[in-house]
Amino acid sequence: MAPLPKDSPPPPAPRLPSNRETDDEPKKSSFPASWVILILILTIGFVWMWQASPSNQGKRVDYIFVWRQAEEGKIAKVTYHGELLTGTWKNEKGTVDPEDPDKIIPANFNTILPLKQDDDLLRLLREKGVKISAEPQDPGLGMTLLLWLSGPLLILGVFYYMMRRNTDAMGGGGMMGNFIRSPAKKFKASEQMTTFADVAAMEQAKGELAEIVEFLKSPQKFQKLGAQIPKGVLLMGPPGTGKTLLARATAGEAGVPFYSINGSEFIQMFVGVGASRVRDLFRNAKENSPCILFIDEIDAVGRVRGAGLGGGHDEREQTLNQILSEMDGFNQTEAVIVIAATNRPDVLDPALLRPGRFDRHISVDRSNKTGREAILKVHCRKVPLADDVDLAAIASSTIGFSGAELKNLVNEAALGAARDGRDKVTKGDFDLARDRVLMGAKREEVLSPHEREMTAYHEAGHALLAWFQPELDPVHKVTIIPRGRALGVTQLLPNEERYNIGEKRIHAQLVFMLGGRAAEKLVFDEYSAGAEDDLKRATQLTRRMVSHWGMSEVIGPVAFRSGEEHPFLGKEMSEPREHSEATAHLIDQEVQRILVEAANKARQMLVDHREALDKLSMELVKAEALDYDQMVGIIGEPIPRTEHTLVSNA
Ligand SMILES: Nc1ncnc2c1ncn2[C@@H]1O[C@H](COP(=O)(O)OP(=O)(O)OP(=O)(O)O)[C@@H](O)[C@H]1O
Ligand SMILES: [Zn+2]
Repeated sequence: MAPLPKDSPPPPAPRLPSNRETDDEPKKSSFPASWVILILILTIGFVWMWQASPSNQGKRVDYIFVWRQAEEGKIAKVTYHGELLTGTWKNEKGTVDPEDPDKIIPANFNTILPLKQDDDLLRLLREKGVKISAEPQDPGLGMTLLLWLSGPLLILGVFYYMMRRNTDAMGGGGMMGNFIRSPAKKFKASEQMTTFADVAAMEQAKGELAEIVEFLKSPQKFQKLGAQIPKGVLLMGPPGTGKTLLARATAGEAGVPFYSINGSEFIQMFVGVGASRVRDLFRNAKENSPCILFIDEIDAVGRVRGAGLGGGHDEREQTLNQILSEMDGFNQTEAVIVIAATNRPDVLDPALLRPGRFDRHISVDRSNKTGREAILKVHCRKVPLADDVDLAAIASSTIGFSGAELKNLVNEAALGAARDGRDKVTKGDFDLARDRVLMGAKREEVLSPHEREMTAYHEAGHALLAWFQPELDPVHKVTIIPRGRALGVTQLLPNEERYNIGEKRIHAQLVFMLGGRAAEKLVFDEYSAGAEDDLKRATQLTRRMVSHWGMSEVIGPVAFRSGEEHPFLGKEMSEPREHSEATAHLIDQEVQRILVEAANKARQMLVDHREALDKLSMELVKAEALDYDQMVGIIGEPIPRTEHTLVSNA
């Protein structure tokens, strides 16, 4: 077992066992002197404010009475405060109350103005030569209170912050218990509907989790034999591949509660809250064992400690240390399995992956064709499909789609059918949905004729360079209908799964990517800003060729670490570059050289096929979208493909 990290906080002190997610019984708390002072300040402030308020100046009298007194010339001066009027009688001793002649209304009065007669009264007062002034409206009770509260609340906030700094190690709690209580959402076993049947494909992952299901079903059986059951399981894989689903299904299969929290929820405004949330979360889980505790996006807290940036990360590290020590602290009787998910296993602190922590690793990847078909089937269970829908064919045309994207596809298709008022989802719905998922929603935008032509040439440039480079996948569709962020899209159709990319194909890919702007320059003698995305992606690809894949003779077979975006601080690099300035310069030069070469080749190929380019662009302006067959009709058969590779749109 790994030693405790040296700066991990002391173990939590025993606390009242009331901190459950389900029964929120109020906690006992001492009433510190600071609270008394605070309440005192508030009360005094409020009373003062209340007295200072214009509605408390003088006696409240009837509006009609004020009117009559004005007519009789008994008013000395008035002040308007919005709908409230305050004033003084001429007679300093006050004026006689008409309803009760024995009473005197003292010198100051106030009244509420009925909106309509307001102007009449003003005129009357002017006629009688009453001194009139106006003051800002009485902010009203609510506003007054708020103003008054904001100051003390601020003080309280600072106060609390400092308090947390000092007392965190003692277990937090107190009046602020709710605040630091972990926000883990609990799903009770009975409400738990997800099971492995809801998880399509991923047989291997399910198999590995089956053991955990067995353990959670009857922990005693395993504990009796002293068998080592993993405490932590790490699910690794790209977004949307069903990690959360899998974790939830594991709980469902075992029939145990499922607690889930997102790693980023640990990182809070206040110092120490993260660590104390972790404590709460684990205690809660232990009290309800057997159960599953799921931490999504654990990389938010679980990054390598001390990675760059110096001091600012104490909070995150403290949280991480707390997770580590909690996991070490499980004892034999506590059947809590912690499942964590990440799509960046490479950045995790090695301490998390040590034996006794997240030592079981399950990788969850995008599915192959069979898997995608199975996922589609799961999501089509409740969707009425027309006879022409062939899920196997849809699966073949959705290479690289994650489970979440497939779910989205089915949903978009169903929405499409519903919009048209049909009661069955057709193949056409799926085709449209696929375009939508791949290329974004159509935008209702009107391009000027020139913009249309330029976009058409841009896309035709892309399409032709795919057409005439056999290394690339066949063209599926080219459109100049604005979608998502793009004005047009050229979509290639990979018809074979890809696991690796060869160098030649990448060069062809670069030529294809740069084809759009090459066509613009060739035809209009200028570049448009629409090629930004193409350039960005081409540059990224080239940079990886040079600095990660060893595809540059000049740089040689070296993979460099090249800093990456920091999840919290945006653009800042979390890891320093590993190579010298000179090497960086060399890499830049190589990237540039490769891109320039690709751009030149793109231009040359378009010059060679200028006739086809013009034809295709003209047709595209007319039709807005062309598919493979239509393109064959316009420019003839493409060069036969060699091997098929990249999934790409440009
Ligand atoms: N294998 C699958 N079978 C059925 N549905 C799936 C599968 N994979 C993903 N899905 C669907 O995709 C949705 C999103 O998946 P989930 O949230 O589990 O992904 P994730 O890997 O946790 O993503 P993230 O990394 O973004 O949190 C799920 O609600 C589920 O409906
Ligand atoms: Zn482009």
